[in-house]
Amino acid sequence: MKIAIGSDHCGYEMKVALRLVFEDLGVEVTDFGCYSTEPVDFPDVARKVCDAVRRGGFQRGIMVCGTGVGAAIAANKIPGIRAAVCHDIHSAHQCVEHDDVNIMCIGAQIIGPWLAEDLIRAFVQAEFSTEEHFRRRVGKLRLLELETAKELMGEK
Ligand SMILES: O=C(CO)[C@H](O)[C@H](O)[C@H](O)COP(=O)(O)O
Repeated sequence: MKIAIGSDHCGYEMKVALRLVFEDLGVEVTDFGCYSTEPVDFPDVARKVCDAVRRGGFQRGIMVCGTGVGAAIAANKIPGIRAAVCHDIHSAHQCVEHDDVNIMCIGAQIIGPWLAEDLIRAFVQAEFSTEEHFRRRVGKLRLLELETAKELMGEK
């Protein structure tokens, strides 16, 4: 599995500390920034991480900002992206199993590195369920994107 990761300045140190988890999991990781604690704007990094996932080169992405909230808001603006803030283990795997979440967002100011490591293990190892009702609901999420875009473009 290939994972795209990113952070803003608030998440930079946690992101760097988490590199060993990815090695341990045997997943390939590409870091789309930022690369220091110099302040940046999380939507800029979220866009790079989400584009990498949306274009198909990466199966999932992980964003670390202060709370995870801004990164999740930014990510969910991008078609094809289903992002969630996860600060508990159950959500970290269920969001993939039920909702096919492809971007997990975590808050370095909210949780510690040990929980972050466990969240990443749960997220990376989870798989989208083959059960029909979960597939149907994710299909409806895609329709929400498409139909809203059409309405905004003046089509019906
Ligand atoms: O948590 C965040 C957004 O939800 C981000 O990490 C922001 O950077 C956070 O708002 C802190 O911003 P600041 O630039 O450190 O003041």
